[in-house]
Amino acid sequence: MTQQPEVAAVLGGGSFGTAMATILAQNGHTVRLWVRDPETAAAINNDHENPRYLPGTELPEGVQASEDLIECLSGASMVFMAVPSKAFMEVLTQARDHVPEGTLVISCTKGIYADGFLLMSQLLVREWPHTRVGVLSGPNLAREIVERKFTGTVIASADADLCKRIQQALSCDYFRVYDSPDMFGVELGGALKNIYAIATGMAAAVGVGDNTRGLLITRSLAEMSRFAARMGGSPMTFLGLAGVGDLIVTCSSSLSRNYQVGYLIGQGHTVEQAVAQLGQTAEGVNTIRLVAERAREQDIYMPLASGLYEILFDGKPLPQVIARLMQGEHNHDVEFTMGSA
Ligand SMILES: NC(=O)C1=CN([C@@H]2O[C@H](COP(=O)(O)OP(=O)(O)OC[C@H]3O[C@@H](n4cnc5c(N)ncnc54)[C@H](O)[C@@H]3O)[C@@H](O)[C@H]2O)C=CC1
Ligand SMILES: O=C(CO)COP(=O)(O)O
Repeated sequence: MTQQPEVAAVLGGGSFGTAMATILAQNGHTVRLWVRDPETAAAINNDHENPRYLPGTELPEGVQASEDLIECLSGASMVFMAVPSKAFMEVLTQARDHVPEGTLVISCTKGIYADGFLLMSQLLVREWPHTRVGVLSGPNLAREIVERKFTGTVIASADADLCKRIQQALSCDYFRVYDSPDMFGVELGGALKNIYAIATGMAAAVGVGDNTRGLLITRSLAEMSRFAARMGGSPMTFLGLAGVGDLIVTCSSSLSRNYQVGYLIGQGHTVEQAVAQLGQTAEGVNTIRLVAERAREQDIYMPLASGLYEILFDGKPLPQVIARLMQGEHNHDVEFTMGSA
């Protein structure tokens, strides 16, 4: 797609921020990638590599990195937020005075902010009400994007012009961008699927069969949809790329960091050991805690999230939780067709 070149700031020089910066630069836009340390900035600018997060991948020369947040934001018409959810609020506070009115701000972060149980777009709307907010989510493993594997994503916002500009800015021969007006549903799907990627990683580590994987992924979708409906969202959005699409890829790929954390826990590591060994972001650990607590408070039936909470945070043995899940009360397959949701 051709269009006017944009000036884009990408905040967060981990794997996903680097992948977004790569597409934007390849598409001819001016890109400034904000990283935290000068060594990473130098490696990206001089060696065209992000050695910690995407080693071995050559980045386009157009990806210019800096540890200076204000310099990165200067003149930017669009800002992509790609820091982990635990850092999101801090970065919003740091950057607040340097993002002019009307800037497009797109959250790529798939997590939940604990204080108030807010999605990142809800934080953005609250903290930066002068900006135009959207969410990018879908089955988007960063490593595969930089390897130019065919990928689809969703830009979600009620602001149709924003969606169009982001489609134009990011689309290319290997990256296809669909739009959705349901920002809440798209973002919730991206956050929730991380829970179930931990579950399937764990299941893989203990050697379950393919039938079991099919069971687990499908019941994960049922549980996510039930939660979304109770949060006031539309479970229909979960039929799209940011729901089923991302659930399938994250629950089946050993490239997923959430899957990897689950795998390590399934092998007998504690959650702390698994996170330390990973050394990258696995949002699902925190999301399990927040979602299981919310489900308990609001009496939402979420046996998988609750079982994971017990394994990760209460030290319950995995076989005990699996046995309870298999012996639970008999239930409907697709509950939305039963009028019970
Ligand atoms: N990696 C992937 O394939 C995808 C990741 N995402 C989402 O993108 C978000 C970021 O994930 P990744 O890039 O994968 O993480 P990562 O672990 O690869 O990198 C995290 C980056 O954030 C930076 N960071 C951490 N704390 C910070 C702070 N307080 N201030 C400034 N920068 C800080 C780190 O220095 C690092 O550059 C997550 O919410 C993740 O769910 C979304 C789609 C795909
Ligand atoms: O969100 C992702 C793919 O769409 C990346 O998943 P992980 O954070 O588990 O690596």
